[in-house]
Amino acid sequence: MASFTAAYKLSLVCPSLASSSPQHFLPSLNKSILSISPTPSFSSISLASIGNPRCGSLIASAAAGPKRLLGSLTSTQGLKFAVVVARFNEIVTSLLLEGALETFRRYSIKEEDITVVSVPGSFEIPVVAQKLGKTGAYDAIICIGAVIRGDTTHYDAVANSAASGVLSAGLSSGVPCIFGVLTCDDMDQALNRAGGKSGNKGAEAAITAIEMASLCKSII
Ligand SMILES: Nc1c(NC[C@H](O)[C@H](O)[C@H](O)CO)[nH]c(=O)[nH]c1=O
Ligand SMILES: CC(=O)[C@@H](O)COP(=O)(O)O
Repeated sequence: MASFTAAYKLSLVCPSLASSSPQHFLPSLNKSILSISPTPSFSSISLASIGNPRCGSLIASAAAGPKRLLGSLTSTQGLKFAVVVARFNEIVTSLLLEGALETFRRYSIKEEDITVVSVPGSFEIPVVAQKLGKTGAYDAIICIGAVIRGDTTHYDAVANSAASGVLSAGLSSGVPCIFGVLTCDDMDQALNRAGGKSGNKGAEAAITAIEMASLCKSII
């Protein structure tokens, strides 16, 4: 309800902004976004609108409480992304990659602003993600892999290393590194999450990457 009220106020004062960013200003009304990505529960004026001279007065009147920051999913122009994708279990990771690229297309990210880097397995993702992050050329990096349990404890080593490594790549580079590595008990679970009945985690990772890229670009 709070989000609806704020969105309504925004639509009154700055209709163009309200209608151009429905997933931010009317989050509870946009089922497609809600279904694939956790949407922040607070209603907020996005960073894009804070920087928008057309809506300067609105910010003062609509933002009664603390200033809230939220990355934009619509002001994507100029954002640059890298995708590091593991070839191990490629039947799965290629579907995750396709989900991510398709999502970038839907959110108007240009092909020339996307770099895809292939690595042997999920264990190799973090070092490459960190290197890419440190170049300063990317606003976010998506890490895609599929770790599927075998007979030994190898699974735990690879899965845990990938998770902590991706986290550490983001922290050390200062560039959001998004964890799009599946950790599954079997191939069925993995395929269900790579475009099957549980969605496509690559697509979700792309949406997270866009939001984080937008948010972090604006925090200086
Ligand atoms: N078993 C899986 C691996 N294993 C390979 C490692 O990631 C790594 O390439 C190797 O240990 C050499 O350093 N990788 C996955 O992505 N998924 C697996 O299920
Ligand atoms: C998750 C893995 O690395 C997997 O391929 C290893 O299988 P296993 O534990 O049977 O050697």
